[in-house]
Parts: sequence; structure tokens; C-alpha cells
Amino acid sequence: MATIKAAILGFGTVGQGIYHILNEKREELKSKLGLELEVAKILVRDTSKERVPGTAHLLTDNIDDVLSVKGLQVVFEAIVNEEPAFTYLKRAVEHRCHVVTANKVMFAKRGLELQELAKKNGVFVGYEATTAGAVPVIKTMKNILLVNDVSRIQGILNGTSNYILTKMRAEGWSFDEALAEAQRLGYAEADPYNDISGQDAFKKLMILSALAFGEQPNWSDVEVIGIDGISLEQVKEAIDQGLRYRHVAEVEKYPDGTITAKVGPMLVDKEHPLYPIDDVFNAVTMETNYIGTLTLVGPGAGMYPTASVMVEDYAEIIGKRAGFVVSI
Ligand SMILES: NC(=O)C1=CN([C@@H]2O[C@H](COP(=O)(O)OP(=O)(O)OC[C@H]3O[C@@H](n4cnc5c(N)ncnc54)[C@H](OP(=O)(O)O)[C@@H]3O)[C@@H](O)[C@H]2O)C=CC1
Ligand SMILES: N[C@@H](CC=O)C(=O)O
Repeated sequence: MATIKAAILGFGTVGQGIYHILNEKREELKSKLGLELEVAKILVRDTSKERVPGTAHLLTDNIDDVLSVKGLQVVFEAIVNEEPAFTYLKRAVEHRCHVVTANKVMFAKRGLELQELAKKNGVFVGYEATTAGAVPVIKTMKNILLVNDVSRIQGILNGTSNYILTKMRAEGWSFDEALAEAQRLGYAEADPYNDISGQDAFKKLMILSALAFGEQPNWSDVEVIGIDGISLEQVKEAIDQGLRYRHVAEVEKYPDGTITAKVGPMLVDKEHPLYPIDDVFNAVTMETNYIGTLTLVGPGAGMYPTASVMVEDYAEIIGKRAGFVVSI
């Protein structure tokens, strides 16, 4: 049975989740995929930090150590920000490795470029985890786009914001208490600015726009408002009126080709489809010509949900190109 060498870039919430799943599911993956996935290197910033027991010998802070692994075939990327992530993945692709990323900040801006480069090098880029966590919105959209045109996408795309708004409403927690708990649970980014300012949802929306429409609106034309201006008093006033705050991202393509988008808080009543979407859940609604309206709901953040879709991405990649991958 072939052994596939894998590397993980970033060993925080998501990176550790990938490592745990590959270990916990080792036998199942062997029998389902017909191969063994071995984590050969893990890239971090600080190699002295105590992490998962038994992994210290795999840690490095040097991408050259990762790319020099003999027979490396797949790189899972779960670090933060555009750089050095893009440069690392570009090098991995040029090295003929498949890459699977959760990094929406990098992918919103450089995703098309990375996919072009991957195509030239005969490898694939998996990016389901960049958008809406474990909700299979990327796969679903890819599966319907051959004959369907998507005209509008609307959804809750940031798990942390939805978690905070839910806890403020249902438990009466302060904004800061709810944010601290979202960080403890691994939902929020280490620097939660992108979560609460709306930037995280914006990046995910741009990834969906690129996939659905083949292009994104001008980023500077998109109004992006976060939940950081919503007070507990406002949440309580909304309850009194039978309303709930949701943080909603939406993008629409008009028949003349114009694309508009906006991201911000919205008050919804109980008739609205986003009204019952609580906690860390995300929801994405797509309006299409043939299917009509399609809505997907599921956990938008967290270690296992996110890491699991990254492993699924890899399985899909090699399912399509099994002969190619196994023979490297
Ligand atoms: N948490 C979640 O639920 C989800 C997260 N994501 C995305 O996944 C990615 C990872 O998120 P998460 O695991 O939560 O983040 P964490 O902050 O928990 O972990 C980030 C990891 O990346 C490493 N890292 C950061 N910068 C560098 C660098 N320049 N070189 C090498 N290593 C680096 C850190 O190393 P060190 O520990 O040494 O500092 C750390 O191990 C992010 O892009 C995030 O947006 C996507 C979907 C859901
Ligand atoms: N911090 C993000 C994690 C997933 O993308 C979120 O809360 O949605």
C-alpha cells in the first residue's frame, strides 16, 4: 500500500484538527483511499511551543524543510494572512504538491492565481474550508454550476459573529464575554479583528463571488460593517420587537453584468430564513435559474468541522486523479 507524505502548515486549532483526524481515521482512510497518509512535517512560527504530544520532532519553522521532504504530495495550509501563506503554497504547487487551504484572507485575494498555477503544474487546490467552515458550499456550487446560473448569494459567513450575537441575545452575555468564549472554543481568529469587523465574512463572500460569477466586485466598492458596534441594549431592544440581529453578507450579479455586494448586521423577523440560525452556525442561500433557491446550513468554525472538510478535499482530489497521485 502506498504511503502519501503530507505536510501541515500551521499547527493551531485547524492544523491540529487535521493531525488528529489523520490519526483517528488512519485505518478507515487506508481502507477507503487505499493509501496511508503520513504527516512528515509541520510548519509553525515557534517550534519551542508545547503542542500535541509526540509531534515535537515533526516541527520546523523553515518552509525549505517542508519542501525537501522526499515524496511530499500534499500540503494542508492552516496559517493566517496572505503572506507568507501564498508564497509557501506557490512553492508547494511548483513542487507538484496538491494543496488544501483554510486561509480565506490569502485565498480571497490570490485564489485565482493559485488555481491557475496549480493547473499548469498538474495539481489541485482544495479550498472548501476557506468559506463557511464545514458547510459544503464550495463543493455544492461547483456541482451545480455547469448548467445553473447563480444570481445572488446571501448568508451568515462568520461563525464567531453569529455565536456572539446569539449569546448576547439568548444568555444576556456582554460582547466581550461572548468573544472571549468564541476564542476559547477556537471559533475566533487569534486576532479577532477580522471576525468582528466583518472582514472575515467579506473575504468569504469574495471567494464565493469568484466561484459563482468568475469575478469579484471592486473590493473598495463593498460596504463592510461588523458587529462590533452592536450593544447589549440594542440586542435587547430587538428582542422586544420580536427581531434578531444577524450578520449578513450578500453578493448579486445583475443581467447587465454588474456585481454588487455588502456585508453588515441586519435585523430579521421570524419569517426570515436566517432567524433560526443560531450559535456558531453559518447559512448560505444561493438563488439559481434551474434549481431555484438552495440553502445550506452547518457549523461555520471549529477544529474538527474545519479540519474534516480539508481531509475530505484531499480525498476528492485524489479520487479524481488517483493514478496520478499514487504514482508520484
Ligand atoms: N478556527 C477555525 O474555526 C477556522 C479557521 N480557518 C482559517 O484557518 C487558518 C488557521 O486558523 P486557526 O487554526 O484557527 O489559527 P491559529 O491561530 O489557531 O493557528 C495558526 C497557526 O499558524 C501558524 N503560523 C502563523 N503564521 C505563521 C507563519 N508566518 N509561518 C509559520 N506558521 C505560522 C501558528 O504558529 P505558532 O503557533 O508557532 O504561532 C499557528 O500554529 C486561518 O487562516 C483561519 O482563518 C478557517 C475556517 C475555520
Ligand atoms: N473565525 C472564523 C473561522 C472560520 O472561518 C469564523 O468565526 O467564522
